[in-house]
Amino acid sequence: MAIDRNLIEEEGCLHRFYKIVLGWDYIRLLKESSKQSKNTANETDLGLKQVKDTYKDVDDYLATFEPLLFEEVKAQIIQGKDEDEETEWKMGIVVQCHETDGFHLLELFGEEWGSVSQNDLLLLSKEKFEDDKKRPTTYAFALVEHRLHDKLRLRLHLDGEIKRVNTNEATTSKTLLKVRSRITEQKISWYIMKICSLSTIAREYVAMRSISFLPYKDLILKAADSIHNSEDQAWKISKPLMEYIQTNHNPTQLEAIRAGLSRRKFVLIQGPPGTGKTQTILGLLSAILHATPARIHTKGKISDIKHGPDLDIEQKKIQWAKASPWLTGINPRDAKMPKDGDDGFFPTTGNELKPEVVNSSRKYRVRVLVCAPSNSALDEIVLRLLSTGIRDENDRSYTPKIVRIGLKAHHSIQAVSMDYLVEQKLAGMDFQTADKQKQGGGARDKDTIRASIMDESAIVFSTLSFSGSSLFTKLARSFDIVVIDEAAQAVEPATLVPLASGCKQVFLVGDPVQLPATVISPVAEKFGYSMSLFKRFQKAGYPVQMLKTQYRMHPEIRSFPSKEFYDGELEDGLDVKDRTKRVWHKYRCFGPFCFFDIHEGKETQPSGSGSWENVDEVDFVLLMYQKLVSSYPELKSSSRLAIISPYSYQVKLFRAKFKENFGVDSEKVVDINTVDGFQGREKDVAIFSCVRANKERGIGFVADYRRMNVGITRARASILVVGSVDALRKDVHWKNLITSAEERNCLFKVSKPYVDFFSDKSLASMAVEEAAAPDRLGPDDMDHDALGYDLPMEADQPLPDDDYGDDVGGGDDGIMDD
Ligand SMILES: Nc1ncnc2c1ncn2[C@@H]1O[C@H](COP(=O)(O)OP(=O)(O)OP(=O)(O)O)[C@@H](O)[C@H]1O
Repeated sequence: MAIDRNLIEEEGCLHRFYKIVLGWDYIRLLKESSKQSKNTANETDLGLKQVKDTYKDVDDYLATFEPLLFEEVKAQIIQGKDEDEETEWKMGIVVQCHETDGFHLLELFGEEWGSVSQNDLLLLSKEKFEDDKKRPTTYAFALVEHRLHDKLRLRLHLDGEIKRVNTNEATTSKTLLKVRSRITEQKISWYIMKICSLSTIAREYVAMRSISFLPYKDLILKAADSIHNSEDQAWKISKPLMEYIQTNHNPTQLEAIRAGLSRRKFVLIQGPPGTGKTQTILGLLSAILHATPARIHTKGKISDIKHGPDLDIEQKKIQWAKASPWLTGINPRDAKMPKDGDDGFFPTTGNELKPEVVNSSRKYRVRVLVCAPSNSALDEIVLRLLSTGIRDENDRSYTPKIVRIGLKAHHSIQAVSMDYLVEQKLAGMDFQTADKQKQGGGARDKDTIRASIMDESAIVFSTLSFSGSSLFTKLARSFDIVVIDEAAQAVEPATLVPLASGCKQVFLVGDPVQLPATVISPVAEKFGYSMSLFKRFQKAGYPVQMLKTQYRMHPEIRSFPSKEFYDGELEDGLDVKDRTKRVWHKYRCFGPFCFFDIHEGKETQPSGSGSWENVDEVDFVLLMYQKLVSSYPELKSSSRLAIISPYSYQVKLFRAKFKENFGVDSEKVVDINTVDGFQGREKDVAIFSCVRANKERGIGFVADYRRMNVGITRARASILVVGSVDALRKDVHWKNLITSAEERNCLFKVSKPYVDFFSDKSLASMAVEEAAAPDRLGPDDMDHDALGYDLPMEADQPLPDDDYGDDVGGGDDGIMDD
């Protein structure tokens, strides 16, 4: 049952959100954040509670999540200040102000607003905040409700400050009172400064508050499903489709798809690295889009479904034309329309797949929303769907009608992005406009067009955050099924955003043993706010379908993470070992799995940063890189070789030293990035620099086993870990990794000068007796004199797995370390 989304209620909870945030004192927040690490008494004051596995009722749930979410808002405000090194003040003049529902609504006139946009949080002040001047006294937060060329509509809350959200007590604030006394005066000028955007977190707040209206509220609170579906509620798929799914999915993938067809309300699928999560999602989409109830109930009896007659192609065309009149005549893709009709949006180039041919018996067509926490994760699935398609009930491959909503769509999937489709529809309309004008019809606005594109799409793709935008709330009918990829990388309120409009079934796909969502507030983090809904359910004992066959890593790479993190349950796909065997494996020091103990290495912390560097590791790694690429030039490619480190400062140092040593930018020839920026990606060879090297202090967030898991599972053929045994073995997981390397004779203690380690003599001593079958170079083909680097060489083309700008969740900077 789709719930009736109560807009008034939504507005009501947004008002509460803004009353709290807009009443805060900016200077107080800054002061508190600087002493927060010592101030545990404050945490009790704020009524913060640890995130639990299950909740007694909605009040219990909200009392836990609401204060933590507000802590995260505070952290975003503080971070906004840190990021904006050059604070840009703009000036505006009040042209109108009135009070309603406890808010002041203000219209500010100005010449230029810079990057200010809707839902931004601004600081409005009588004086500019300047370090050397005396402390400002008349300022308040303001929310941008609307931005026009020369005007801003702002919302302020000047009634008092709610410091403790669990008590709702507002205290009088002199600063707010001062603003209040001046704000209604017209023609008075104010300074404004952008702090941060509140779009995403406000949507998460609304979603969190909406839990009491969700049909599966109890399931979410208790992390348990009290209703067990019977056979009669299960859905079935046609024989040809079932045969396709059975032959193209391994047993654990198949089990996950079957769990989906059982109509269990929440289905959790855990996908360890390289186990075919995306493939399973596509299999699931084929199944759920073409499933029908195994039985239907009529007047108390259960009977089989009756199918209508199949339509011939002409009748189908008539139906398509009725459903999508804009597709006729003027659509540029018409020239490409296959003979048997076009039922969907599909890329105009590079797509040999046919669109869907809808069978008249398909009465149970469901609408699916697929979400991911970041644009890049979302585009991965869209791209896969566009390139491989899904299957219909007759096992025909086709591209369903889809739309990708939101910002920053990767260029390769532009053809299904909302903006492009709107343009297409508008172009189509121009042709019909004359007709319409004659009949007195007017042009439809873009929102209506967007809504109709969404209504017509079988699958809508959106980031979690965007699924809370007004585009979704205006939809005529909600989605039947919501699939969330990378669900373990989202905080719980973010996961609730696409569920807030109600749906019948939810799939959470992810891996809680890989990195979680980035939570900025150290306090919220401490209280467990980064725990995903997926992880909470798993901890509470909710059934999880785990994919167990991996197709990425050489078995020597797979063995340790499998034992350490997945109870030894990971298996290798049929030919993985052969596919990941490489010619450089003939030297023990080039993999598949190695640990290099840089025992003389020193860690340093650049002043003013929370990040760490280790120049000795950089020197060793660059020598190793040089040896590898001069011997195996095919590795001189950012698509094949990666240098990974947990610390952003180490990443910067690698890039700088690379340029210094080789005279070229690293970008095109090697992918250097943080572990966090690498989640979900893979390379032939990954060199992992751990950085920490001390006997006394800890190893900071290198000790996070999820970061370790991601770091050591990015490579297909060789993972070369570089670190300090003495420092790392204080942590139990690292100790186990070092022991595992020792037992497998692939732990190397490396002393200075590092160049000796790669001398001919030394390499010869590391030659493996039974060499891997060379696929390119013979045993003596290695260019022993080629240590001189011969860049620049042909730069590789940008690759599909290049980072393309969406940094959500990626890129740790080590600031929260320790
Ligand atoms: N059942 C299968 N049989 C053979 N190959 C498979 C199967 N399932 C997945 N693969 C292959 O395994 C590789 C990884 O699959 P996919 O990209 O779907 O995994 P993923 O889990 O999404 O990856 P990641 O860990 O990067 O998120 C792909 O090359 C895919 O073709």
